Amino acid sequence: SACKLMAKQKVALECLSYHATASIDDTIKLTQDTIPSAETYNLYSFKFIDFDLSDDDTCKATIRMFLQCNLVQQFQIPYHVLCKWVLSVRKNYRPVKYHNWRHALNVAQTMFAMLKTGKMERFMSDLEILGLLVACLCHDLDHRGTNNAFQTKTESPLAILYTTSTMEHHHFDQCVMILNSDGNNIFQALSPEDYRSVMKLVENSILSTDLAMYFKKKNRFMEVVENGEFDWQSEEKKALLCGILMTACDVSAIAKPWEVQHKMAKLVADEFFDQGDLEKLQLNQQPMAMMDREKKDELPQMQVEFIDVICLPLYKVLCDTFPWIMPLYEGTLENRKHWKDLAEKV
Ligand SMILES: CCCOc1ccc(S(=O)(=O)N2CCN(C)CC2)cc1-c1nc(CC)cc(=O)[nH]1
Ligand SMILES: [Zn+2]
Repeated sequence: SACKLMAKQKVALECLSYHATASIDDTIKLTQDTIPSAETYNLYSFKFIDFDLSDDDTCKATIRMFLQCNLVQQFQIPYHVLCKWVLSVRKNYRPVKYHNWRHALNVAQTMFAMLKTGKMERFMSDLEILGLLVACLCHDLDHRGTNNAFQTKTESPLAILYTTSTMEHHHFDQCVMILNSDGNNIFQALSPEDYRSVMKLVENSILSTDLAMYFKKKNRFMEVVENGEFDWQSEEKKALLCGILMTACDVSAIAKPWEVQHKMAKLVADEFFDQGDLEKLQLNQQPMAMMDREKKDELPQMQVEFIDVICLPLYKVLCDTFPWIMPLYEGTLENRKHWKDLAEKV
């Protein structure tokens, strides 16, 4: 019967999420580990680098960010639940070249630095800070190294489920699946009202990392700034600000010290080229230039365009209102020079 089928599906889903979440052993180990200071991990800096962190360190750095924001105390998050949740989030990132767990950590650390060093926390409630860190850590969950267009072209199950912002809807789905898995609900002590509003903020923030939505959001943000409507506390404006901050963090590799940006851009390119190979082999289609490894010489010029079209306007409009995040604008400008030099050399 239908309800028997539903029950079977529910059991299957629970079994799946059991395997998808962290093991008891890993959780116990992390719960017993000492968590180094924020300074040890350089978490307050816009020049944070994850390369020399072990996988264990990446989890401890994440926990340190929650502790520094006093979120464990404020929202009565049982410590072992936080540990299990962090491990489950890490477990649900695939080992793709760029959109992996370390990208999520870097995005969350930039958000942490923007809130603390960038003084953005003064515009945010504690619940919004919790939601933003969770959204950053979960924003690319289960990424397959291919973009929305590829899901549509290959008629992947995800594209059938979601026709717009396909991957972003899936990332949010994965975030909810982890929270609903046994022992992973870091929001368990929240009031129903707080739970509803933090989940709404996490959903809006994850969905706003779809770069296709970026231009609309940026223009609306500029309008708000130009009209001097600075009451960032209204629901619509707060969602707009969080969305802009998410994109600013998502592309923040562009502002890192040159050696770091150059190495991360290579990871982005390698992931794009892998998709280009799939499009040639699986779809017998000519990929777009940025995904065609035959056109890798055009990469520096593409980075200059990425900086001019997306990154600089975004950081400029943010710095005009929030001057303390100027390091992101300056870092991007510095890297533009390096990419321009490489583009002229070819
Ligand atoms: C490094 C390999 C080339 O990388 C790029 C090439 C072109 C453009 S683009 O702005 O022209 N544009 C973006 C919107 N697409 C729909 C059309 C193409 C962006 C990047 C890029 N993206 C990211 C974000 C994942 C990080 C990064 O470092 N570089
Ligand atoms: Zn991302």
